Order: sequence, then C-alpha cells, then structure tokens
Amino acid sequence: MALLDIKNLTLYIDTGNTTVKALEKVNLTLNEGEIRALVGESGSGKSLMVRCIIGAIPDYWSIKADRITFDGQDLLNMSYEQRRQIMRREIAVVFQEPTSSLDPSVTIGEQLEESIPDEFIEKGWFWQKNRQRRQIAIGLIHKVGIKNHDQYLSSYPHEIPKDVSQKIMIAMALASEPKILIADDSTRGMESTTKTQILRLLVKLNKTKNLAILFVSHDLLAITSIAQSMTVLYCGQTVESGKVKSLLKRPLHPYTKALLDSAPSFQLSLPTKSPLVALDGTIPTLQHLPAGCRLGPRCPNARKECVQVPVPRAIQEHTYSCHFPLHFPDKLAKKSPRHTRGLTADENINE
Ligand SMILES: Nc1ncnc2c1ncn2[C@@H]1O[C@H](COP(=O)(O)OP(=O)(O)OP(=O)(O)O)[C@@H](O)[C@H]1O
Repeated sequence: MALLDIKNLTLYIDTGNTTVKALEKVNLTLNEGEIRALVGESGSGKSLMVRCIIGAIPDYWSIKADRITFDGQDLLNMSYEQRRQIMRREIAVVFQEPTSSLDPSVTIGEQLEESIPDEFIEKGWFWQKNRQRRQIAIGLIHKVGIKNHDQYLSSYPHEIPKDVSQKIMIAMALASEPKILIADDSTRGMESTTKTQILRLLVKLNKTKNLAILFVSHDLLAITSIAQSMTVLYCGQTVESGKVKSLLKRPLHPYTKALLDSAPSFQLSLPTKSPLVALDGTIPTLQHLPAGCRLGPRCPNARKECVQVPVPRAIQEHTYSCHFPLHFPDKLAKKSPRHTRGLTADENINE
C-alpha cells in the first residue's frame, strides 16, 4: 500500500468571473522509503499539489478526489483535528525560501526546540525538560550536517547563510520524525555546491531513516541524481509517471520529451552551439485553459482527438495520458494497443 495515495484530484479555484480546474484529475503515489520527484515547468501546479496534500487551501477553493490517503487514512474526510495531528507528526514540508519560513525575532535554537513535539520530552522539572529539548535540538542539527551547533543555535535567522538556514529548516522538519518529507523546490536558486550538499542530505535521510521524500522541482539534473520515480505535471494535469530511468530512456508523452530535450545536461550528443529544442508558446494561465489535453495548443503531435482529456494508460509501471504517445504507430495508439492497459476508476497507479 502506498504511503501517500492521490487518485483523480481536482482542485477548483474561483478566479472572479468563473471557477476553473487548477488541477484536473491528478494522480500521485509515494511509497514508503521512496524518493519521488514532482516535476513540471513554472505554473504547472506543483505548489498547488503540495497545498492540497498538506490541507493549506482557502475555504473558497474546493477539492474533489476519488481518494487522498496517508498510510491508509482518508485525508479528505477526516476531522480538522485529525488532519492537524498528521501534519504535525507524519508529514513535514520544507519550503523554497528558508528565511521567510523562520521567525526573524527568535533564535534558531529556540525555534528548533519549539518544533520538538511534547511527547518526545520525558516528565521532569522544567530545567530538566529544557535540557532535554536542547540535547534533542543539538542532535537534530548534527543530523543535518552542521557540526558547530553553538555558533548557530544562538543566532537569529538573518545572521546565518542561506544554505545553513535550509539545513535548519530540514532539521525542524525532522524534529517530529515524520514518515514523509515534502521538499517544495527547496534547492531553487542555490549555487551548485550548496545544492549538492542539500541533495546529499536528502538521500542520506532517505537511506538511513527510510524517509519517503516528495521532491518538488523543475531541476531535472537534481531530480535524476536523487529520485527513483517521477510524476510529470503540465498545467494542472498529470502527463506521465514512472521510474526515472524509464522516463529518461523512453518518454511517452510529448511534454516529457520536450522537457528533457530542453535541458542541456540530457543533450550530450548535441553538437556544440546548436540550439536546444523547446516547445513553442508558454503555459496557459488559469483563465485561458484549453479543453481536453492542456498541452494541445503547444503539442507537435496534436490532432482533433486531443480536445478530449486522455484516459491514463499504463505499460507495466509506466503511466501516461496522451492520445498519441511517442514510439507508438498511430493506429495502435488510437486503438489502445494490446500491451497497454487503461486504468480502471479504482486502480492504484503504483509505480
Ligand atoms: N493563490 C492562487 N490564486 C489563484 N491562482 C493561483 C494561486 N496560486 C497559484 N495559482 C495559479 O495556479 C497555477 C499553478 O501554480 P503553482 O504555483 O502551483 O505552479 P508551480 O508549478 O508550483 O510553479 P513554480 O515552479 O513557479 O513554483 C498558476 O497558473 C498560478 O498562477
């Protein structure tokens, strides 16, 4: 059973004049101990997905889904208090901008100690409890690779470098010993040495703590260096999902192919100075969403059938949503070839 299982999630947002489907029938699974990347260009809906998972959406937005479960528990229909408990203990998030997530008026040590759940502190006098909190905080800070804890625990957020802030955010996220860590574009804008350190830390936590990680990013190089599987989003729709190796070797959706083709690191055979391939146009805004497959207006393979939303199909562990997938002769693609299968309404798209 998947630790996090999202099936056909649709998010409705009121844009003033009308209500739009900002996410449409999105599927995502995250298994225990897995690192899965959620990838897509800016505006594809990655952060909205994170907000739906953690329940941070305003009352005037609405969600419909066949299921959203964490460890078998139905996140959609549980009480506010139960959901809060899960968010407090089981699912932790590290956001993109560490400095804006930390309180500028409180020292790092105090903030770190505050993030340790009361249940982890043994009964005793208040000074004993304070000492325990400090010891746990020091342990956490060592766990994320910061050795000189004295220097940082007494500092304020503006006094420490950005990479250390990001590690502190990860330490705070680990304080409750969660089962899932969501890293929402947490390496964006970092220079490469710092980025490598954070990526190494995530892999280490995944290996040593069996921590499942949802790595949200559009940095394909970072994704391929740490994730085992990936889900590709375009404009609020899941276009393809599967093992990273399989998607890199044989992308079936034209968007995934375009995404890979646009990254220089994956174009080693390209002669020097030749232009990189990119799709024409830009991702549409929520007010101008095309009908059917939302890649339609930009897709080199689009035909009239693409005004209908494609049904997700699977070849072994690789799923895709496209009427005319790559590597399939046209006739076969249209007729749902024998070696692919449509996914039934209840079926888990498990990689
Ligand atoms: N609070 C909001 N109100 C209305 N529309 C929103 C809101 N937040 C995001 N959107 C819209 O939803 C779409 C998806 O946005 P989202 O931030 O999830 O993209 P993203 O993939 O995370 O992009 P980035 O990589 O730049 O963070 C965009 O068209 C965006 O304009």
